[in-house]
Amino acid sequence: MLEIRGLTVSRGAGDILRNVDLQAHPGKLTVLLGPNGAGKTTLLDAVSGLVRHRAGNLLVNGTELSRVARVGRARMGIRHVEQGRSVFPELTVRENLAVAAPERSHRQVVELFPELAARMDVHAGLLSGGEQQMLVIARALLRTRSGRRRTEEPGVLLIDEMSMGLAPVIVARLLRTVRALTQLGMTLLLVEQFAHLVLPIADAAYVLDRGSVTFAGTPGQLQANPGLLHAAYLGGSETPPPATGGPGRDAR
Ligand SMILES: Nc1ncnc2c1ncn2[C@@H]1O[C@H](COP(=O)(O)OP(=O)(O)OP(=O)(O)O)[C@@H](O)[C@H]1O
Repeated sequence: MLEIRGLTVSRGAGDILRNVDLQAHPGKLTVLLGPNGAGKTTLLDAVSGLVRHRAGNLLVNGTELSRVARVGRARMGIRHVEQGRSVFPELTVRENLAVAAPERSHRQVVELFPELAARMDVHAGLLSGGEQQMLVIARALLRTRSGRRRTEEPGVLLIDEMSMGLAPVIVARLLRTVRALTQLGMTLLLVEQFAHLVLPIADAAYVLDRGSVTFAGTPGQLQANPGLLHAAYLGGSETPPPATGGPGRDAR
């Protein structure tokens, strides 16, 4: 379980996150929504150790992370799919997976993304955007299950805007696998702008606005409240969110 208590992160002059509380449970999909600049990426970065927090507690299965360096957090099973799809374009899919985990079989992740099975010897740079995102998630999963981990628990997977630049139909495909990962007992914390696709399959939802949590509850509660849902996209005004598609995404 991931537990965040009173998290405050400062960068430059001001607080990017202020007194944020959030819980993400094993076997559950927790979604974090919020307008641009709300601090969603910063929150994931704080959990994986990319940025330091100024105050508050970050706990995974009761272990305080403050004194654990990034590599130690990864060994505890905390994996972070960062924004933007970074694959090695000149390497094949197989080689990209091998770089992530040379000693491990790729069978399990390829079962999760059968599309990759037929593309194992294709250069990653030639994959579609959706396939590249599958590869990025697959690599993170391989590392999550690394034999060098300190525990055998399924781990925490943080995914930041995996839908960036993808068509809704591809996002829905990726979300099916993300949902399936909860059945393996993983703790999933997902930053996502396609609220209409992710809320129906999520177990818990948070909205972050200007560094503070403005909603914590069930996806149903959020969906039933157009004002709150709108704030999850734009932060504060009265126009409803788009009924279909994400905000300003290009299909690919
Ligand atoms: N390295 C940095 N130094 C100073 N300020 C930063 C830094 N990185 C991000 N910020 C600021 O922190 C705030 C939160 O940024 P963050 O990327 O966490 O938001 P976000 O909710 O993920 O937004 P987006 O949806 O646009 O990715 C923004 O105002 C951003 O300008």
